[in-house]
Amino acid sequence: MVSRVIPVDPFDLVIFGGTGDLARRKILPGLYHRFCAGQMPATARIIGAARTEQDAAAYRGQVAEAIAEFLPEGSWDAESVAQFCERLDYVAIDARGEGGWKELAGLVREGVVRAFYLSVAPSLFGDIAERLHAHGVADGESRIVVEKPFGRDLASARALNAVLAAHFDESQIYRIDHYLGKETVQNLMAVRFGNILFEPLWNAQYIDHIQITVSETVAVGGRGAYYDKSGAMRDMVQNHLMQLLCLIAMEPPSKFEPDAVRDEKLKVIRALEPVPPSAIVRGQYRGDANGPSYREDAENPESRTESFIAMRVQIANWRWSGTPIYLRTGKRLRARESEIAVVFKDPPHSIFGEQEGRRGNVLVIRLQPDEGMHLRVTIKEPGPGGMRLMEVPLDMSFADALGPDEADVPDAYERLIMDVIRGNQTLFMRGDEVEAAWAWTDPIIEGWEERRDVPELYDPGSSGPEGALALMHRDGRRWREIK
Ligand SMILES: NC(=O)C1=CN([C@@H]2O[C@H](COP(=O)(O)OP(=O)(O)OC[C@H]3O[C@@H](n4cnc5c(N)ncnc54)[C@H](OP(=O)(O)O)[C@@H]3O)[C@@H](O)[C@H]2O)C=CC1
Ligand SMILES: O=C1O[C@H](COP(=O)(O)O)[C@@H](O)[C@H](O)[C@H]1O
Repeated sequence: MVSRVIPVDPFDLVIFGGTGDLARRKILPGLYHRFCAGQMPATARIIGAARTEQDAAAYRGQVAEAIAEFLPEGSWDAESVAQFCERLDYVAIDARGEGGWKELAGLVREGVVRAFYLSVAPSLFGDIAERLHAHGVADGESRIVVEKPFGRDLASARALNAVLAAHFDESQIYRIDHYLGKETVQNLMAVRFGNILFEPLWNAQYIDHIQITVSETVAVGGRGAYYDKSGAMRDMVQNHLMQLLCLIAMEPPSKFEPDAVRDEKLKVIRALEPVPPSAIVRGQYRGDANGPSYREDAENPESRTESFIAMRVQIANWRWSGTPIYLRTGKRLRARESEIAVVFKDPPHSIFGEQEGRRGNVLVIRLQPDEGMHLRVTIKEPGPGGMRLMEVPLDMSFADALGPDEADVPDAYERLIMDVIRGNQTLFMRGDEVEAAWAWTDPIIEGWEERRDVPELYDPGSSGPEGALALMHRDGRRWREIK
């Protein structure tokens, strides 16, 4: 099967923070990938901007090095990297100063899509937004892309929204949540709303519960200073897991259009019930022979920040009343695995009696690794042994079903940047969505702070603290195994 690559319109993409970690690791290698795929028109240009004084040639050298460092060997070649780098320019700009803006204004062109990617600390958003307008670099058609974290609570998110809104219309603002760019996450919508099969069963009458797991093997080492002020709740749940929850639980939008989709997601967030402390388990990893403990990584011997969280969430609406959604995410766990498991109820009556081998239907949407879906169904065990039941998976791995080329899906960042150029905001968070997510998150975190809640320790390489298993056990359910 051959991928259809539709070139986007000519563009000038300015990356503020174009020398930083995110730009080097994700944004620029991703753009190179799109260039190789033929999606970038011949006249498209990328302009790096940061304080470091250097010329365009030095920047091109840096970007070529980043591509070689961060893309797997065999997925790039020197000739195409050199061709890609011809598209690059660089301007030295301090977001808080006045130098360099005139030069930037001279570089960006009329008549092409102008996009400004703010891959810098959020404290610089206001300075950059203001100067883009003051120096005539941006106009009413330009697009601005902002990164997470979008605030650390409702008040700071509101302040960031206000800073951006002072200079840009909401239709120009693209708030990135890279989970929305993952192929299987979008497939979730295709499966739910492109098939008649699942939607009639997609409610509390037929679904016992849903599990959303984002399990990581990495520690927080190297990012300890940031992470210790954030924790799993702010770093992962408020944004990525929340987005997954919205897509799995939302009502069918009337169209696959930005506001139609985002309106439905917003309704889910607003319907989330407050979560009592008894429905939350927080954990911190211990140290072992393979690495330091969380507190050592965070360089904070007294830290009460969670590197793991599990929680039971309820949505107060007709579709989901009585169906809990369990969220779980953490660092230094047994495996890197992200999946959504929709666990269906048993049939109302078993004509086979209580047979061994009969288990409920489960639809697993696997985000990473090995993107795909599988549905666990009950069948008759083959052979003459009478009517004995067994469980089998109906598997669809993208790699098997679509062939290796199709399964080599674009990285989330590549896809999202191309959507910015296309002017499609469907996979970006709207300001009110982000605020609603913080409004739900804030009281939970405030409760921990008031109670001086201390996370439970867990072994690295495990599936998290014992308390997380107990949370499920008390509800008569089990987590799916992290393998
Ligand atoms: N790294 C990652 O994986 C992720 C990062 N993010 C977010 O993306 C943003 C960037 O992160 P990251 O790349 O890791 O950060 P880095 O610290 O690696 O890079 C920061 C960049 O901003 C530039 N910069 C700093 N101050 C100024 C200034 N006053 N004016 C102009 N440019 C400036 C730096 O260059 P110079 O010093 O030359 O000015 C550098 O290019 C942050 O908000 C982060 O939270 C979000 C998700 C993942
Ligand atoms: O935003 C973040 O995401 C990563 C996990 O992303 P993935 O695409 O590798 O699943 C997480 O490690 C990081 O702490 C967080 O800031």
